[in-house]
Amino acid sequence: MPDAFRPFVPETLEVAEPAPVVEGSPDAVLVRRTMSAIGSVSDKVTSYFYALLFVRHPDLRPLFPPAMDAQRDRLLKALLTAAEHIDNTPVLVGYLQNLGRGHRKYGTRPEHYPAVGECLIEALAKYAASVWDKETEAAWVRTYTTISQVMIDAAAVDELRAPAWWQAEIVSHELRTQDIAVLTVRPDQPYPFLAGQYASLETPWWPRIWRHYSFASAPRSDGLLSFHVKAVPAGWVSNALVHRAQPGDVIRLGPPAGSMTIDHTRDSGLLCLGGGTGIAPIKALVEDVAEHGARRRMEVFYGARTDHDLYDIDTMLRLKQSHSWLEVRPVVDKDGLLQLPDAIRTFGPWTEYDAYISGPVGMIRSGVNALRGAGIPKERIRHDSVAELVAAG
Ligand SMILES: NC(=O)C1=CN([C@@H]2O[C@H](COP(=O)(O)OP(=O)(O)OC[C@H]3O[C@@H](n4cnc5c(N)ncnc54)[C@H](O)[C@@H]3O)[C@@H](O)[C@H]2O)C=CC1
Repeated sequence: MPDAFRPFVPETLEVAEPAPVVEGSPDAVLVRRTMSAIGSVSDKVTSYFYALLFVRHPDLRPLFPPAMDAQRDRLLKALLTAAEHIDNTPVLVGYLQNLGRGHRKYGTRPEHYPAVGECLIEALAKYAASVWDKETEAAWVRTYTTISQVMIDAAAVDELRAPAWWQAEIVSHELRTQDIAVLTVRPDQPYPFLAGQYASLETPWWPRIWRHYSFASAPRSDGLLSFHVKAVPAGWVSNALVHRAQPGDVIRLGPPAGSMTIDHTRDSGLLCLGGGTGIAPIKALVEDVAEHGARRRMEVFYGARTDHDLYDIDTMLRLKQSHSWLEVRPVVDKDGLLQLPDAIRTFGPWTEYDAYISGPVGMIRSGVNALRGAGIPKERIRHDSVAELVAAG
């Protein structure tokens, strides 16, 4: 469909904005009633679920990180979010297929799913006792069976065409500021992806802890991949990548994911907002447009707290010099009075543009508001899932 933006299927369902479904199938109603009942004790459900799982199935313990506190409830949260959206089939199927493919890198096998389902349902029965009955249990069994089957099938299809993970050797490590590094890695086998996507990444120093990083370049003929990493407080993986990693170290990569990609069948202008290291996928998108040879108007707003934090401005200005269709506007915060999304209001009109936003979660949220205020409809604004970014810390 050349003239329409392909429907945006988020990689992760937005927990903050559940589908506005009040009614639904009988199973969905029972599932949602359970979810409301556990609302205030969800931490207890999580602890009990993992305790059951690891006591009954100790062989599953090595699939999870040694320290479970940081992301212990990611699996459970994903399952519960999926269950809550069980009636929203098109979005749910895309989400679950991605989840199933993404779980291959943890070593998840089809036979693990019943074990997880049994502990999930037992934990729910305990903490939603006030609303739990035979029908509710049957609804959860059906819902979980549907969810797990989509994940298992997607993993099986993926197994035929791609490895569960890739090893990648760091070939260059460049410290751009005290806490931002640009890393280039060489995967051990071809790594197909699209500009604007991201990968999950595991370092040798924090086994089984995976974090998402956007590719900072479009696919290259030499097969190398690059990432921009900022060391954030208490960020184990990011600190290791910035302050410890060196050329020669080997990391692991999960499969590419994300739908912040360009539809090259369209010819509308592209408005891009990149905040901090969020400029990385925007740079990849610029390279992607350059390679496709189409002279689409592209306007990049690159935001940072200070001049010094515009760590990739030289690259962006070089790209601007080489491409007449590209405009790059650095936006430095003015004592908190002007932030990146505000800057687009001075320019425009933007109604005919497709928009891309990448950066801190607060910036994505206010960026979406600013873009919608500038007349760009929601379905033409792309960004990675806020829920996923929050989970990634
Ligand atoms: N695909 C994506 O969406 C990507 C997201 N990121 C995320 O981007 C973030 C980058 O962090 P830093 O470099 O420390 O960014 P930062 O905190 O230095 O902020 C960068 C820019 O965003 C603006 N900003 C920050 N919070 C805002 C808010 N609440 N409302 C409006 N504008 C706001 C700032 O004014 C600044 O211009 C990380 O959290 C990283 O996870 C990084 C790469 C890709």
